[in-house]
Amino acid sequence: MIQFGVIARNFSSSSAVQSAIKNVTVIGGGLMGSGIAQVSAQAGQNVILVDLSSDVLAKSQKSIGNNLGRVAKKIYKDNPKEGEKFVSESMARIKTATDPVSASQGADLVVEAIVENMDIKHQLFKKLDAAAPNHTIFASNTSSLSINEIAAAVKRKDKFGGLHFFNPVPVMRLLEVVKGAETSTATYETMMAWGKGVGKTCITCKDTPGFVVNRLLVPYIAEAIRLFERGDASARDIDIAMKLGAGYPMGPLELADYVGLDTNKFILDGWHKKYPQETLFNPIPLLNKLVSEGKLGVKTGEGFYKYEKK
Ligand SMILES: CC(=O)CC(=O)SCCNC(=O)CCNC(=O)[C@H](O)C(C)(C)COP(=O)(O)OP(=O)(O)OC[C@H]1O[C@@H](n2cnc3c(N)ncnc32)[C@H](O)[C@@H]1OP(=O)(O)O
Ligand SMILES: NC(=O)C1=CN([C@@H]2O[C@H](COP(=O)(O)OP(=O)(O)OC[C@H]3O[C@@H](n4cnc5c(N)ncnc54)[C@H](O)[C@@H]3O)[C@@H](O)[C@H]2O)C=CC1
Repeated sequence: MIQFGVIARNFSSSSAVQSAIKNVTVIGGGLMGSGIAQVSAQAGQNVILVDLSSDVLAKSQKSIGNNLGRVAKKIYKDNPKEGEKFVSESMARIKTATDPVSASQGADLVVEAIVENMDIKHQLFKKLDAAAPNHTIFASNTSSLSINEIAAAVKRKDKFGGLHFFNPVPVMRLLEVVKGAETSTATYETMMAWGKGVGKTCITCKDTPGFVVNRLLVPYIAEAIRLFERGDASARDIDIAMKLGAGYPMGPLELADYVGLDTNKFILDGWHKKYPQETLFNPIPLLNKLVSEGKLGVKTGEGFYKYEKK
């Protein structure tokens, strides 16, 4: 059962550390960035959502509005007027922008959720480091890259850490707070308090590949793809098995399609390059074939399964 009580309780939360962050800039308005902007605004934060593309921003605003509506239906089910107010007030807290630098000038916290590419993340953080106020904390939502390596682009290494959310952000209750080698205790504590303030249960992890969840989930998905590739069971049966036999909400192949097969491939390839001795990270011919055919899962209408195009 999905729990929205945490969100509701946190509207009134205002610990001393929580109040250190009022203005959040979220960079990347895709799947994850729009969810991060939503949960921040729901919790009363002023948000600027940034993307290079204004089309993406328009799409994000639309999906945030819809998803806020789903949340409102639950927490204000007996009071639709309050629900409407909640949606419109949360939406009003989200501004959009296409220039990350100017959008970060008033930020207490910047959460980066752009493409999973080290060079592009470095270019972004270098620019932000020069422009953002000294007190601004930087965080990356990376799925698989090293927080220490991303932080190499900035001078404020003590104010840099990982805030790893899960898809779909408004629903998944976990936030992994990653302490890099040079993340200060004050930054770490502020990130933990902020995560709690936006309704998440926070766990702490060192800067290791995939942190906790992806280090376990990505090899599990990879093994499921290999099982299917060998013809040991059908996709449907593998998914039914893990849902009914292990109690997972989605089977591994459904989940691979949901996360995106390109993202799964990108993570495996990056880790394989870095840790060639770890056979769990070996490339998977079937995954590579589907990605090369543009079958990336839900977002393109086909992966292991076919979907209605959005
Ligand atoms: C790659 C990485 O770095 C890390 C990752 O993110 S790994 C991926 C992690 N995510 C997962 O493992 C997801 C596993 N799947 C699930 O938990 C569930 O299948 C799911 C929550 C995605 C969907 O649940 P479902 O029961 O199949 O579908 P659905 O009925 O549409 O949604 C369940 C509830 O969530 C709500 N919901 C779904 N998506 C939502 C969204 N984006 N915003 C707000 N509410 C949403 C729905 O309104 C629904 O509420 P009710 O139960 O009250 O009706
Ligand atoms: N997809 C998933 O399930 C999860 C992804 N992540 C991580 O979150 C990050 C984002 O992933 P998604 O939201 O899935 O990607 P996405 O492709 O949906 O969104 C990324 C957005 O960033 C924008 N962008 C690219 N470069 C930019 C720049 N320099 N400045 C501003 N915007 C820029 C793109 O236009 C795009 O809209 C990645 O690091 C990914 O590894 C983390 C958890 C789960």
